[in-house]
Amino acid sequence: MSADFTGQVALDGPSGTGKSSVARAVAARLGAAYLDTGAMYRAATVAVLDAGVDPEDAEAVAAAVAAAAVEVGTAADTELVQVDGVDVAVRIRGPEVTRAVSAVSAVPAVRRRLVDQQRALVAAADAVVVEGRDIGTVVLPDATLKVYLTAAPEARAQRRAAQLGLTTPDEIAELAADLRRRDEYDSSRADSPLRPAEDAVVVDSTHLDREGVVDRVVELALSTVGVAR
Ligand SMILES: Nc1ncnc2c1ncn2[C@@H]1O[C@H](COP(=O)(O)OP(=O)(O)O)[C@@H](O)[C@H]1O
Ligand SMILES: Nc1ccn([C@H]2C[C@H](O)[C@@H](COP(=O)(O)OP(=O)(O)O)O2)c(=O)n1
Repeated sequence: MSADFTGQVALDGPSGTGKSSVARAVAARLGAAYLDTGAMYRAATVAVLDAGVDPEDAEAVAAAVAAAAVEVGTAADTELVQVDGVDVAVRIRGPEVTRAVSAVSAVPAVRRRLVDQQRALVAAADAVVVEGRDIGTVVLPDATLKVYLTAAPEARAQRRAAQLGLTTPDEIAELAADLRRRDEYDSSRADSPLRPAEDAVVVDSTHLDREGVVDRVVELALSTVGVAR
């Protein structure tokens, strides 16, 4: 049975490749915990915006995040995201947070704080699926399985547009431009840039449906059962 998996699945990749939906479903299939590290950077961004701080002012950003309690849940079937005890699960997906999150997540002090928290949450679970940008490269370099999810930029923009209910060509073009801007920002930052770990399995989801990707990652995870690392 799939509940035999123990260890960590690191799932990284750019926006709109299907990380969140795939990671949640894989965690459910494996009976594992689930950690959305992007939700933590988004919650930290809420703290920055609420403190009235410019997201490009690294020092002020670090201070605002240090002063806030960011909390996320690790259950695959519920979403708990709080800042100072307030539920921000809906707000973190809004455009204001999406615009500012790359700048906030580029600040090294913010990353150190959240990475410490991520490692503590992972250590508390026998089996866990963790999704983000630097899980295989920085957060969990010894993860049991590392998967790097990719997809063609057009497919990613279409998926995100459908998810947000955007339909006009202008809206879709704006969204595609935002994805490109965030890819560029996340891949070129000095601290923990987005890139595949050397030992990651690259899965291209352009021509796979969500279930196809989930099947592939579950199969890879189960192939590690009983294999010493
Ligand atoms: N393989 C796939 N094919 C088509 N749509 C997908 C696929 N994987 C995920 N999606 C859909 O694309 C959207 C973005 O997926 P999401 O998991 O939020 O991506 P990410 O976390 O990488 O940004 C969601 O609406 C999701 O249901
Ligand atoms: N481990 C991580 C996870 C996310 N980030 C940053 C980079 C991303 O632009 C933002 C938001 O991540 P999130 O996974 O929520 O973004 P998408 O849902 O893919 O659009 O956070 C990061 O720097 N490191």
